[in-house]
Amino acid sequence: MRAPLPDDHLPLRERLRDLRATLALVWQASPRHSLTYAATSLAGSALPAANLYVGKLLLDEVARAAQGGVAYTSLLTLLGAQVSLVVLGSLLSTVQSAAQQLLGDSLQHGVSRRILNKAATLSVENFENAETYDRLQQAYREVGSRPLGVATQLVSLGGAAVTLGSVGALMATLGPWVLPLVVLASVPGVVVGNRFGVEGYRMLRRQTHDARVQNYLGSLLTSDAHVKEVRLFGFEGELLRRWRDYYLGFRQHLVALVRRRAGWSFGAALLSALLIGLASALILRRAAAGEVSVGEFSVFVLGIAQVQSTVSSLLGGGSAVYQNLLYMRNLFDFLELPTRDLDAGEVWSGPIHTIEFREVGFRYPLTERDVLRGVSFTLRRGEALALVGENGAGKTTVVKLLTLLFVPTSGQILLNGQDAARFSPRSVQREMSIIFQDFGQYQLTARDNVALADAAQPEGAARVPAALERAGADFVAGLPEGLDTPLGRLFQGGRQLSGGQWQRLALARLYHRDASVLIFDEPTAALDARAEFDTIQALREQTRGRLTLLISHRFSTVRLADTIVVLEGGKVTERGTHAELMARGGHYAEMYTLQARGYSESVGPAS
Ligand SMILES: Nc1ncnc2c1ncn2[C@@H]1O[C@H](COP(=O)(O)OP(=O)(O)OP(=O)(O)O)[C@@H](O)[C@H]1O
Repeated sequence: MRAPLPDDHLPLRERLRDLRATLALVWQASPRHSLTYAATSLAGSALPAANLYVGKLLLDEVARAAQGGVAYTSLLTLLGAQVSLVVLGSLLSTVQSAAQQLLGDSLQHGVSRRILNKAATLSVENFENAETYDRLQQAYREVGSRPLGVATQLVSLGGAAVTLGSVGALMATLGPWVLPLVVLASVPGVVVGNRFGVEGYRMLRRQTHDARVQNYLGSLLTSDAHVKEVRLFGFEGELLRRWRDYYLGFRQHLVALVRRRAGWSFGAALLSALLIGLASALILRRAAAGEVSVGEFSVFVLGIAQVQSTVSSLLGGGSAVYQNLLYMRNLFDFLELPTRDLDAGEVWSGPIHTIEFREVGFRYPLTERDVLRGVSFTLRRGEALALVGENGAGKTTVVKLLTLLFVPTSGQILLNGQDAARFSPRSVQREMSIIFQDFGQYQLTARDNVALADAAQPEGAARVPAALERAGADFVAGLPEGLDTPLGRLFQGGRQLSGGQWQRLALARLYHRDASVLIFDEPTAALDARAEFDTIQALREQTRGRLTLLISHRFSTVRLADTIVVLEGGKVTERGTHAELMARGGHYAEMYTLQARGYSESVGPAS
């Protein structure tokens, strides 16, 4: 998807700070290549003036030779100087482009590593925030070009200043008005170019939102995830129509912009031609008076193109640095995001025997509503506690808090009677294993999909078959390369699994970690009846000596729990065993009866 463009209204001081930070990034990526690149670029920038000067000397000597009295060797010496300059130019540009390539590579690696390091330390909360997520995506996408762009354009600016200074000094010898006129002639084109560059950029900015919607519509037509529904409901035409409507809107703006730019560019070219014409007329008048040599005239003619391109890169380079800095701000915004140190706090060691939620409340960042209020319950070793409630009641949020991925907004979570906030989340999480509702389908081998749960102990990979057996994932043995079969469609040779098979692998991942707390968030959602039965049996086995939290919409699973806690609108409304809750005749009993009726009633086909 096309990324949102950055805001272009930041104070100059902050831009300069970003510029320093960008150059620091470039320098740290490779001091040697940064230096080589800058030195060869600057040295190369003095060559045009040197070329012009030697060319002028050569032409003047040839003109004098026409009148006799000039030795051939003196012409050859000048030719030698000119050839040497050409060779030096090629050498400098070869070294420069090699240094740029290697610097770009080191920079891309260095910045990508920073981004990934940062992403690895961001809390889950950050990923649930669309703005942070956008920033991460954009920072990662722009990493290859922007920092190097700033550095190379800055060096080019220095180089352009050197070229303009040296070529200008040569042209100044032709008269005081020549250089100002030629410089002035370069300005209109560059000003018009820049103005429309900025307008084009603003136009893209205004269209960002619509362009993302358009891309999204396109992705619905091209992604494998949606093709089945799109074909069945047959809404390809509608999607295409909406996609094209966005295009036509963009096109209208583009046409208006291109027309205006064409008009202004032509005007600028006309003005520039007039000014050059004036400078030429003035110099020709001196030539007519015999005051200008052939060599000097060549400096004027060749110098015009040189000065024009240099002025244009000076002015254009400045705005390119500026624009790249706008993108760099996105990267810095991302790198400056506050992180939660998962290792901060006392290290938890040993098994967890009890987890107590005491009056826990929670509100998602940047939202206005508490999704949990005064939630209290206790989970004990050897016990399975089931959380039930309708969609959006807050069950998954309880899991995020219990696993210390999020911090409660109010209340306390106690582990073995001690405040969980004292302990480093990572050390506590080592005692927990989980299958999430939206569990990962890792496009790696079957073995990796399970062993990742205990990646800190590579020798533990030998336990993978046992975990697979416990999860009933015997289909793995039938895969072409068994445990080493790559899974998923993303890479060549990958085997795609069914939803239920992926879920069994996720269950195996849960079993693979030797944890004292097991959390099952909808563990049977994608499983067939047989698999669900096996899983519930295994779950009962597993829960012995452990703490088990179970979330499920299937009451056949829920009823097996020792305690059932009913959540409604973020509050606990009922708790007890299945029998107690049924006897109470409250919300649980109502939900249970509703589901049981669905199974027992014989509902015949509609006639
Ligand atoms: N990242 C988030 N930012 C803001 N609100 C959120 C976020 N995630 C969930 N919510 C809101 O919090 C409430 C509880 O969501 P939660 O996912 O905990 O419900 P749930 O009981 O697990 O639902 P389900 O049965 O559908 O999985 C919902 O109203 C949801 O809209």
